[in-house]
Amino acid sequence: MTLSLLSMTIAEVSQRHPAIAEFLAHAHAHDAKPERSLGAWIDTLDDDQLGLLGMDRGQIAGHLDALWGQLGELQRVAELPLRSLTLRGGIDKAGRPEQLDLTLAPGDVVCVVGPTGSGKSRLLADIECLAQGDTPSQRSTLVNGRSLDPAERAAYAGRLIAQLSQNMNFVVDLSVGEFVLMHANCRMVPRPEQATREVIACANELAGEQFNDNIPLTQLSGGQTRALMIADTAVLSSSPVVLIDEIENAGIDRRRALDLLIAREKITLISTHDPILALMGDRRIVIGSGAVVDVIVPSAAEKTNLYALSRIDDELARLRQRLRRGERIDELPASLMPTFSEAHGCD
Ligand SMILES: Nc1ncnc2c1ncn2[C@@H]1O[C@H](COP(=O)(O)OP(=O)(O)OP(=O)(O)O)[C@@H](O)[C@H]1O
Repeated sequence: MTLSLLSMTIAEVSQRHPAIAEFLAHAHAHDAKPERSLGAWIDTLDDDQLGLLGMDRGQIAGHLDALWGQLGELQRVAELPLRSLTLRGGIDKAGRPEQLDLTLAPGDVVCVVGPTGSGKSRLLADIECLAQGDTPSQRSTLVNGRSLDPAERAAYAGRLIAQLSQNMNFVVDLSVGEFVLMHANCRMVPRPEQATREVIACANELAGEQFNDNIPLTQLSGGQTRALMIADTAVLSSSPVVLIDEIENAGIDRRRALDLLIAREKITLISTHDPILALMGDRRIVIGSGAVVDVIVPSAAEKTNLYALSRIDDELARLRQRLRRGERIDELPASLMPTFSEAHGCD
């Protein structure tokens, strides 16, 4: 066990490390003297207390040391300031070279579009594993302009990158609040209860249907689950890169979801077939036959069209609500009605 950890007080260690705090609470260490050093506390444990913990002094010290080491690793990764993520081309499905050299910075939102089976998920998977020319696409990634050695890659993959996949089903027997609090504790965020409230409030801003922290996770709808995961990623995760595989049809407020991630300075990549979402990105990567074939910056006309499409989308959302309430849709809003010439195929 490191000397510095042994000499820290029980109160100090507990404040800095939720998992150690939980262990010490279980061992009733605070009942003794919170201002006592960890080393002194371990020395004073009698046989009964050691029996209750099921460990000898050396094992307790080793256990606390291992927990403390995890904090160090989380902090090291959190402290790595991600200034850029670069994607370098590999090959397409036919083995032809891919012309790609794209650098992304914090706050960038990039949409990934392309036909079914073209390789959108492959691109996200390459980023998720911080590929170094060793995946089917042979792409490589650079972090802050340089490639990673195997040890760095192992340490950073999964920490730099958070992925929200298409399929998310909960099987745990926990309420929403308990689940998010558990995650907050795992992430060692300073005020886990407050962070939990923030995640649930954010998720409710994104979700079409509201939910509270008492509801069992398994009762969340697909849209509510997506909203919760996006809010959780934005608020709790220190990962600076977020990969999202399809959020359309999930009944969540896509603009707010993106704004939440942008506000946290995340690099966000979203694979999508949804025209509204596709136009919301700063850039749009087009994939064909396994390779990036274009990187498009939305034009001013596209931004205007995005506004028009969003209004149509709002109308459709209202119609959806009316249908849910059991209403009939005998009349459409004027904005959705074809003009006379459109309806009759006139120029
Ligand atoms: N450059 C490549 N070289 C070899 N195989 C590739 C390449 N790109 C993609 N693939 C493979 O092609 C298959 C389809 O790719 P992927 O699942 O990424 O498509 P997609 O665009 O996400 O499809 P969907 O829209 O249906 O989700 C996968 O097996 C993937 O590994």
